[in-house]
Amino acid sequence: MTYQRVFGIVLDSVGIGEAPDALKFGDDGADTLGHIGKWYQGKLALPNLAKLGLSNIRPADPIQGVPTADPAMGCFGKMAEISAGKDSMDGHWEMMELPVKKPLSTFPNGFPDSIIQKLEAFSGRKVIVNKPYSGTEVIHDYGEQQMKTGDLIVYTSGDSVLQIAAHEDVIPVEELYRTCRYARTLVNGPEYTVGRIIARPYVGPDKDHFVRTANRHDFSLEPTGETDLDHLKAAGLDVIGIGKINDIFSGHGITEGYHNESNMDGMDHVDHVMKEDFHGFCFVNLVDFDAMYGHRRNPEGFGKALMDFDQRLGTVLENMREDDLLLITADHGNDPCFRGTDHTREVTPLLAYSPSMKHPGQSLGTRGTFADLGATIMENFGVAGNQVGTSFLAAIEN
Ligand SMILES: O=P(O)(O)O[C@H]1O[C@H](CO)[C@@H](O)[C@H]1O
Ligand SMILES: [Mn+2]
Ligand SMILES: [Mn+2]
Repeated sequence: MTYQRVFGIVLDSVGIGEAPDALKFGDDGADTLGHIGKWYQGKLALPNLAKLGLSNIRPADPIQGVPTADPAMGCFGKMAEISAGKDSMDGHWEMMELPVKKPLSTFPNGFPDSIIQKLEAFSGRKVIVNKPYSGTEVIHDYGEQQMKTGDLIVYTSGDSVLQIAAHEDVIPVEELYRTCRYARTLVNGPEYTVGRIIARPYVGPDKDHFVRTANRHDFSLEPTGETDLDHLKAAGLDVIGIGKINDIFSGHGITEGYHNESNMDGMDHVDHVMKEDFHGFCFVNLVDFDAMYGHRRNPEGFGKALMDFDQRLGTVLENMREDDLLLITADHGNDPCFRGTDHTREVTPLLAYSPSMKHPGQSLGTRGTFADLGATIMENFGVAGNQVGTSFLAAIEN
């Protein structure tokens, strides 16, 4: 038998230990879940993830506070990434069997004059900052200046991103989006290929009270080929995107999309979609872990967000139908106890559960690529995918 509905939930940036190639990224020793567990000193309560087998993924070094389950209710494993980068786009595209082989452009010294001059000419505004910065710090340090001058705050990170922060009262959101769409056209290759242009609107009276709004919008590079989502859609299946999935794939291969205001809003969408009689794949991204806690190096907030998710996971488990399959994973790490403010190259957790799974409690091992997730989904639906990954459907069959 096969599964009628597959739910894939990506806990954005929830890595589970350094990747085999972490050293190449300067990320050896990174361990998002492990370090949050340590920080909480046994008080990280994740009962639902625990019973699916979260700590069974690393029985010799379980996540503190998360007991190994005996037996686990789900199948469990971890996945290593083959893409050149460690950002959301690489991670999600690879899951859908389109790994990013060529590194995208990064700008540790800021964007070249040629790009900045065109942005200034198009927008009629001056560009300030133009270097790697934390997004919350950049509005703290330059937001008041922007309120006076109307300049564009352009910044980047270790990822292939061009981000533009703008106070909503000074530069209207629509104007910011227009400027971002123009910036997108400047970096689609071949000279510079940037993964994402990100609009970062914020509000507030002064630097101690600025907050970023849910009007964040990512303008991604169009997928450079077909992904498994395209194949599923072409085969007539439903492909539902929740959260920034739609942005990450520029809408390609998606039949129905929901924008999330927060993780909890995302889980509301999951609850809603679970009541629908669809046939296909529901792909969910929960970004708060990454944007609000990982990049902010806030282990307390990160742990709290994990516990909040775990509660909502309880409802999902209760509502699952016999022929539903749930897959939980992540797109990269973002260890809140690690140096810097960038993502960390980590292996990601892989949990699979269905009420009708024949042989729960098995290890799925360490998968050589995130693409094994897509390959499994494709085999389940009997649709030919990109054939980059190796399906583990046989191990989780119903
Ligand atoms: O510091 P903020 O603006 O949150 O940006 C972070 O978020 C970007 C996209 O996820 C990352 O590349 C990192 O720069
Ligand atoms: Mn991400
Ligand atoms: Mn991020």
